[in-house]
Amino acid sequence: MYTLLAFALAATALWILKLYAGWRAAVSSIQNYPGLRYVFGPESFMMQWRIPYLSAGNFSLWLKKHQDFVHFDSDIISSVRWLPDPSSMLLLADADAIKEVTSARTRFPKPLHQYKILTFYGSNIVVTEGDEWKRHRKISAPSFSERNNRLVWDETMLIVQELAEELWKGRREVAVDNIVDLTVPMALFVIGVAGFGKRMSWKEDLAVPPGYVMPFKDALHIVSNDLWMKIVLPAWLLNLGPTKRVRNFRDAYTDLERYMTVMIQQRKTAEKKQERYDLFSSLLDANEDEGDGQSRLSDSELMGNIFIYLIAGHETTAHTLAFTFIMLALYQDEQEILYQHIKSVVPEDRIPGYEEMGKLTYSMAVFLETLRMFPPVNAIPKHAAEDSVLVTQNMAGEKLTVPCPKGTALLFHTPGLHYNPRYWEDPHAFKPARFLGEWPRDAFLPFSSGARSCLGRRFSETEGVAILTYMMKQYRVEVRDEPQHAGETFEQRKARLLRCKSAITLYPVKAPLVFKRR
Ligand code: HEM
Repeated sequence: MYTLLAFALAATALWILKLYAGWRAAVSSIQNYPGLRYVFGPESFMMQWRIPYLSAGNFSLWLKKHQDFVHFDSDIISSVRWLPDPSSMLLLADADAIKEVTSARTRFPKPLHQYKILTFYGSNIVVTEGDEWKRHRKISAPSFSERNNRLVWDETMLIVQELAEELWKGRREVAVDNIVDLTVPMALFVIGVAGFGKRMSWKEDLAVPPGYVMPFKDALHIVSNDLWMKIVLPAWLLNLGPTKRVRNFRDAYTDLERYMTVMIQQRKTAEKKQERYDLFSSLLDANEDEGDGQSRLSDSELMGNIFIYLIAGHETTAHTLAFTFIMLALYQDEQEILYQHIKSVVPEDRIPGYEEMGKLTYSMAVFLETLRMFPPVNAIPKHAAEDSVLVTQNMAGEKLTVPCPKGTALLFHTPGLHYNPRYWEDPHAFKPARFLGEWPRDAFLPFSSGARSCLGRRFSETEGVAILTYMMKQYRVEVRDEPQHAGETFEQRKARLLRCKSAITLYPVKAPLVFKRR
């Protein structure tokens, strides 16, 4: 018994010694550059909150914004963790350093092991690097064309028009318990039609094709909502389906695969190709046009890519729109400026066309300012493939050099950059007008930057401007009055509406708003 105990103690001591040695090596690899020292680093999704010595807190990236950088007096700080293995990382809130990293893709590639969970129906552009990524990008990129942007605009307008004229018809006021309940279906319908080529409606869709369990709309909605199950639950448990929700997800996942397979087959065997500009159709066309059969994407890669557009583009846009409506409801003066601007561009009672998007500068400015203040993706990882040195500044503007040896993990700290007063005057204030003139483009990172930046940026900006323009022309948005919150100050109300959580992307927890017909 004693021997066993002694053995266990010795093994534990050895493990701690090994961890300690690893930790020392990690600290000295970055020459003890100032920063966070916790058992779990800020990249650990399982540890959301900052707990002294134990956890740097993944959510603290959002909560602290630029504060940690001020605390350690540098726009690049380090983080050294103990678990799951001792290693060092650099957190970047410096626009020039980030630009240097994003413009040297081979020196600072993506840490692919962190992305494997995003391979669902097949390999795709997000989870690949090097030549593999180039193959995916070459075939994917042409889908994000001007014709697709026009489709996004036209279809988005139809979606909001149907909402106003059919679902909300005749109502002077419409209250929503939580704004995401409105923006999530909006964005889903847009990606449904402009991404997958399937038009959806606010009305109930009861048509289930033979051989399927549910309509396409429901399959898309359930899969995008409950995708975490695919990551967290083992395959056997998913197949077993112990609860109704798990069974629904399992069926939705299988149905979506079947819908996509049939769409690919129909497109491949169609005698006459229809001119269509949704992402899926264009992806299939680009793939067929790829002369060299070897670089073509397989059917599963095609599905992997179209599905990743849904993952990358649905919640990000939906949550940004939710924050936009909240900010406009809180800041009525900004809403009035936006309304007057929209009226000056489109004075008549008509829906503006895509070619007018360029004139709707204030709608775009509101969308961009929301993305600055509430970047859906708080952390963008890279790693150093060779020894480097990064340059940054302290709060007084003095130059600092940061060692970045091969193997160091890097994290673009989006809130740190977006709230850095070096680039953004009065960064905590909601000031869309800052996006009207010259603005510091390198310090704006919601879509990442460089070769691996977001392919769907224009898609989501088009959707955002269209929705804001239509909705704000028709409605005034306000915070819903609730007796239990009577008497709260503006700051209390703002804090309540902007309470956020982060599950891959940042989202507001509960924001009840009301839309009042103008
Ligand atoms: C507000 C909306 C959006 C935000 C904030 C956003 C953000 C981002 C970010 C930060 C990345 C880089 C990810 C990384 O390096 O790990 C990215 C990549 C990507 N996004 Fe978006 N995105 C948005 C909308 C969309 C939409 C609507 C689509 C497609 C319909 C889309 C498709 C993609 C794709 C395909 C990539 C991978 C590009 C590559 O690796 O070459 N995104 N996005």
